[in-house]
Amino acid sequence: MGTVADSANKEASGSLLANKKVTVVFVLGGPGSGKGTQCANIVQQFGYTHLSAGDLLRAEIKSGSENGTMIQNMIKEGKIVPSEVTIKLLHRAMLESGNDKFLIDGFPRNEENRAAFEAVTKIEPAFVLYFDCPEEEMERRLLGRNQGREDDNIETIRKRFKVFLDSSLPVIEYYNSKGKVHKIDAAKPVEDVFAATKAVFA
Ligand SMILES: Nc1ncnc2c1ncn2[C@@H]1O[C@H](COP(=O)(O)OP(=O)(O)O)[C@@H](O)[C@H]1O
Ligand SMILES: Nc1ccn([C@@H]2O[C@H](COP(=O)(O)OP(=O)(O)O)[C@@H](O)[C@H]2O)c(=O)n1
Ligand SMILES: [Mg+2]
Repeated sequence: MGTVADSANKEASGSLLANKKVTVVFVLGGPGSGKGTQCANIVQQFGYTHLSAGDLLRAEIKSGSENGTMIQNMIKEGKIVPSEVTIKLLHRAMLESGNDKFLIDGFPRNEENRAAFEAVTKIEPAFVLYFDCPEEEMERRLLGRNQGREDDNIETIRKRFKVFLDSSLPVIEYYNSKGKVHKIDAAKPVEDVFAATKAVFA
């Protein structure tokens, strides 16, 4: 880690993506707002590759990586894993996909995520989808999600809501100030949310 060769490799792979004219859409919204659900729908109709930062982090825990315990502890506490780790996973998944259109779900979740992704990949998102949903509805959905997730308990959910308000909303505001945010009412039924989402891509 940190050798000249490593940083040269990083540069090379970073420009590989940059040179490819990659399209990135960030899919943001609070925990339980329906990011994953809608991404699955978009992928089917618009040929994007869906990359969920949370799914990649959970896969990294399962793989027995040296960062696994740290990631697991942070997810349990609803905290945001250092960008270095998450960006490495995203970057690798982008290169491995062979695609040039990505829905990046649940990332960037804070200012550090945002700035580091831009610095490493040199990629600016084409636009940002923001699934806006009241907390009480998100809480209901998370408690009923039934995916066996260690962070879908009321104590961690409250922490995740606070992290969303304190750290993630400012990122959405940043992109909003650049005119890049499409805000979608995510409190409606899945089909209605998808109709509104589709309209953004069409
Ligand atoms: N529009 C919706 N109305 C009701 N339930 C929804 C809706 N969208 C998603 N869900 C459900 O809510 C839970 C959280 O959705 P998910 O897509 O995993 O959200 P996120 O990735 O934003 O946390 C899942 O159980 C999903 O089936
Ligand atoms: N960019 C990210 C995304 C997720 N995560 C971690 O992964 C957890 C679950 O993220 P997720 O996107 O799968 O959760 P949902 O919003 O889909 O419910 C977060 O609460 C963070 O602990 C992170 O650290 N950094
Ligand atoms: Mg999700």
